[in-house]
Order: sequence, then C-alpha cells, then structure tokens
Amino acid sequence: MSIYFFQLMLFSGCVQIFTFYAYLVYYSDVLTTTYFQDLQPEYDFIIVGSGTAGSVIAHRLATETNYTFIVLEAGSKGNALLEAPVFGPFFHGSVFDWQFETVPQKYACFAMKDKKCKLAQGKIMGGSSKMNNMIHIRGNISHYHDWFHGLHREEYIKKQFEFIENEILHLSNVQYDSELAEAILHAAKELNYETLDVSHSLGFKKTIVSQKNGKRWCISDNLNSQKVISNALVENIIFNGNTAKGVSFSQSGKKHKVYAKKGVILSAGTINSPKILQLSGIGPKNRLKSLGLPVIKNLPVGRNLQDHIGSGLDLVLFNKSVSITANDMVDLFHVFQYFWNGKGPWTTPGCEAIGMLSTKNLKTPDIQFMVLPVGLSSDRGSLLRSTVNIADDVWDKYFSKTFESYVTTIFPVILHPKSKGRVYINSTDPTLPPLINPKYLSHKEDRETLINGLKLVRQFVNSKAIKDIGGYINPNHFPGCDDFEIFTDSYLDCYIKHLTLTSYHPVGTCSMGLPDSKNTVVDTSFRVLGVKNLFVADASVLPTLPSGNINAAIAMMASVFFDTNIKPKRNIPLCYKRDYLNNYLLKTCFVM
Ligand SMILES: Cc1cc2nc3c(=O)[nH]c(=O)nc-3n(C[C@H](O)[C@H](O)[C@H](O)COP(=O)(O)OP(=O)(O)OC[C@H]3O[C@@H](n4cnc5c(N)ncnc54)[C@H](O)[C@@H]3O)c2cc1C
Repeated sequence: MSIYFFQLMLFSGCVQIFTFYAYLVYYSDVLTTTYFQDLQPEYDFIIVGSGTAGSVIAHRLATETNYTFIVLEAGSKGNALLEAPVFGPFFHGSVFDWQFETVPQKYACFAMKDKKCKLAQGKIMGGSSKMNNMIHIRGNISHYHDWFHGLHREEYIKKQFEFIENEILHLSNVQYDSELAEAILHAAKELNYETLDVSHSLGFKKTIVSQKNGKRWCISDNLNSQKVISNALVENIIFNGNTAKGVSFSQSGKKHKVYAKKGVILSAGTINSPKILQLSGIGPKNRLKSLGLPVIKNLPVGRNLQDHIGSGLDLVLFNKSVSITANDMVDLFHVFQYFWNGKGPWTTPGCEAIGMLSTKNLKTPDIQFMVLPVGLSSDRGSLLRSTVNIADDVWDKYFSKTFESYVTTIFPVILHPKSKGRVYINSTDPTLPPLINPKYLSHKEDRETLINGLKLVRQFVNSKAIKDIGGYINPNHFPGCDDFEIFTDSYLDCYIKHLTLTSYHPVGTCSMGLPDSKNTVVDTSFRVLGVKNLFVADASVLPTLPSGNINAAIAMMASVFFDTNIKPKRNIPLCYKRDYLNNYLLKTCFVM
C-alpha cells in the first residue's frame, strides 16, 4: 500500500470526524432554538443575516443606541472548536455552507463536473466570515469614494476603517514563519516590487489576518448571541403598500412573522439578499410575473454579479517542503501548540503573503497574488478536490500526478473583472437556491488579464529566490489543453477556461448607485429604490469589486449604513469600546 493511500485514509478520517462534529453542533442548536428562544412580535429594526455586515450593524445598534432589534440567521450557532483557522476548508460542503454552485459556464469551469463551479458561502452565525481566509485588506480607498458619488469624503471612509480595525476586529500577523513567504518577498524585491503599504498601490507583504491569539476572530464574536435567532430562514418581506413592515420566516418547519417599526435591513449576502427581494416582489418584473409573483417594484435586482476569479492551483512545485503541509495538520504537537499558545500550523489562514501587481505597467493593480502553502492535491483528494468540484478524469490525469512533489499555489486573481453575471430565482420555493450565472471570463479583457497574471507567476518562479529553494512550474499539460504548447497564450487561454477558480468574493447584485443608472437597486443611503423602511447593507450593494479581499470593505459599508440611517448625528462613536478609562471612569459616551 503506498504512502499516498495511507495519507488519503488519514485525511479522509479527519474530514469524517469534522463532518460528524459539525452535525452534532448543528443539531444541538436546532434543538435549542426549537424549544428555548425569546422572540418578541415587534422590534425597531430587523436584521436579516448575521454575517460580516449584519454583525457590524447589530454590534453598533447594541453598543450605541437603545433601539430594540433582532437578527434572524438561517444558519446555526457555531462553537469555539470550529474557530480553529485550520478548519476553514472543512466548512465547504458542510451544514455550515449554503453549497451554492453556478449554472454550467460557457467560458469557464471546464475542468469541473458539468462545467459548474462551486461558490461556498457561510450559513452559520457569522456568515462567510466563519469560513473565510481571514485576510484583511482595506483596498484602494478612492474606489469607495466613487461608490458614494461624492456623498462621503475619503477621510471619512478612512476613519470607518480605523474604527473597524481598532474597535471591532482583532488583527495580527500570521502566527508562524514559512520559507515560502520569505522567498516570495525576496523574489518581489529582486523584481523591484516595494513592500505593500496601506495605500495598496503595488507591492508585496505577509498576510495580516483577523485573529486573536491565533484563533479566528469574526465581527459576530462581538455579539450577544441572545440577539440572534438562529435556524430562522427568512422567506420574504411583509409589505403594507410600498412600506416594509416585517418579515416572514420559517424555523424547524414552523412559519413565523415578526414586525419592524423603523426598518428591515437585508444583510443576507450577495446570493441571498437578491433572492429574498425577488421572492418579495422586488426585481425584474418579467421574471417575477413569469413566476406568478406580485410586483411591488420593478428593479434590476440580481444583475451586476461580479467575482474575483483566478487560476493556477498546483502550478508551482518544489522539490522540498517550504511551508506547512497537510501532514502538519494531523501532527499532535501542532494541535497542542495551537491550544497552548495560539501558534503553529493550526493558525494558518491558507494564504501566507499577498501581492498587488499590474499587468499593464500601471501604478494601480489589476492582479492580486495570494500565496498559498498548499495545492488541491496536498490532501490527496480527501476534501479540496470535491470543494472545487474537479472532474474525475482531470483529477486522475493532472492533480494526482504531483503527489511526489511539494505542491503550492501562487494564485493570481483579476481585481476588477469586466465579466458580469446574474442571480435569479427560478421558483417561488424559498428553500431552493437561485440560479447563479456569474458568466466567469466571458469578457475577453478578463481572460487577457488572467493570462498575463499567470505569466507574472512564472516570472516569480524563475526568480533566484524561488529557484534557490527548489521551485519550478508544474511541467504537466492540463487535460483538455494537450493540443497547445505549454505556457503559450493559447495554452493559457485554454488552461484558465478549464481551471477557473473563485476567491469567493461575489458582489453587486443589489447594486448601490444613482437612481437612474441601469444597475441601481439601492441609493447611496442603502435604501431600496421606491419602497420605504427597506435597506440592503452587505456585499450585494458593492457596485464594483475592491482592489483586494472584500471583507473589510463590506464591514466599512455596514458601518457607513449605520451612520447614515440609524445614527446620523455623528459619524464615528466618540467613545470607543476599548477606551476603558473613558468608559468606566468618565462615562462620557453619548447614548441615543
Ligand atoms: C471561503 C471564503 C473565503 C474568503 N476569504 C476571504 C478573506 O480571506 N478575506 C476577505 O476579506 N474576504 C474573504 N471572503 C469574503 C468575505 O468573507 C465575504 O465576502 C463576507 O463575509 C460577506 O459578508 P456579507 O455580510 O455580505 O455576507 P455573509 O457573511 O455571507 O452573511 C450573510 C448571512 O446571512 C445569512 N442568510 C442568508 N440568507 C438568509 C435568509 N433567507 N434568512 C436568514 N439568514 C440568511 C447567511 O446564513 C449568512 O450568515 C471569503 C469568503 C469565503 C466564502
């Protein structure tokens, strides 16, 4: 029996144990919520979704106002063990994932079963932040200024980030040193890249992560869990005329209604917020009518779907171990190290360094590199293969051929894609997922950018710093691209259409904008056009993608939402939560 088969058995065992434990946590929460919970018939505000955005709003409501509110969350509550960063990938396909997938793609995802890419999104208290890679990046602030069409100045947006970073999140460096990350930074220097600074122009740096003592830290960790009703699937919004009055939701097979005096805030994410709006009669009128739904407001809900797309899994091989490997995860010493002092491989965010690059020699980036210590084949097929939906023959002909090397990934991502897709309901059954057609790589310019991004990867691999530690490009032809000479433009065009990978950053389906623009669903105050007391504040309102991972930008937007609609009197709280002297001695905090 080969060592690889033994490893497959070992890793598969770990996946099974996690799955069993996840079910245990999930069902104990379902039992608790069925019999013990305190739900009032009416609140000032109802927040739908406890992810990044919903948690910022709930936290600020709780700490800065006397308003009553409730958060309705379709997923269950998690627990501390699930917070170990190493378990992030285990969430994919589990009971804590919505398990979305795209419709078959015309220009992308050819290496996946039925040409469908998976699009994991968190279904748990904390939403996608409970399964994300914890990478914290502000992105380029001038873009955010444009989203508000001049309503907020850059200085104000910068202050929002400072508030989130200092008061709501815990940020830290990655908790272990890897030879790979160091070598990438040396390679970057060799190729004349600067260290990436806060302005996020071009450059490289080690990853900053949202962790506290090596444990995952999410904004929802600030919340009083009593304020979150879990396992509550919001089905639609209750209207009186064109005023939102509350929501209907189902929980453990029972239907409930709950009302909001001041507003319903949708923070259900890029796929579910448009779904709830459409089920409630807000969306493209022809689609709603074809499903027999009454039209409350004809709006382009579901359009403008964008995502950060990349490629290059398992493209960079080494002839020795240069970072953590899947074996490190099952080493008992590392388990002990994590629980003892929050250090070591169990703290891995899965991305050790990031870089911002321009394929057009400009000063602003169009490609982000994420440097991953592993590849798809690192776990021998026990988990990652199915989370990406890789077709069996592709696994056999490509990924399983690299077991003898140490596999890593320099993942180039298109920062500002031109390809735009849609999210539409296809049924009035709220338990069914909507159709997701992101039209990945349908715009020629995106394909060119990604091809050039892969050429930059090769440039890095050919640097002295990477060569010195035994790095080389995977020499195997990708299945389906055998007719092309390796690394030519036509080969790379074929390669990216096959191995298309999301960074799980969908945005844009309830886009913010000026009222007469063709994609606008909410105005620059987050109000759904043409209806009262209904707001959307989450990733779906982002009209374009930021230059970097999106969690920080979403938190910033949610904080701006709060300032604009709930606490318009002042922009940033005068008294911060961790301003202990002021809070406990002087008590000068203003409370609404
Ligand atoms: C695998 C993965 C890795 C990522 N890595 C990073 C990273 O390293 N850095 C980064 O910056 N970003 C990352 N992201 C992206 C980032 O985490 C998300 O974009 C962000 O969390 C989205 O916030 P949100 O509030 O819009 O939605 P979510 O956080 O997804 O929250 C939506 C919430 O609403 C709930 N909900 C949905 N429908 C209903 C309903 N009908 N009724 C009640 N509740 C409902 C959901 O269960 C969920 O809890 C990653 C995302 C994923 C999935």
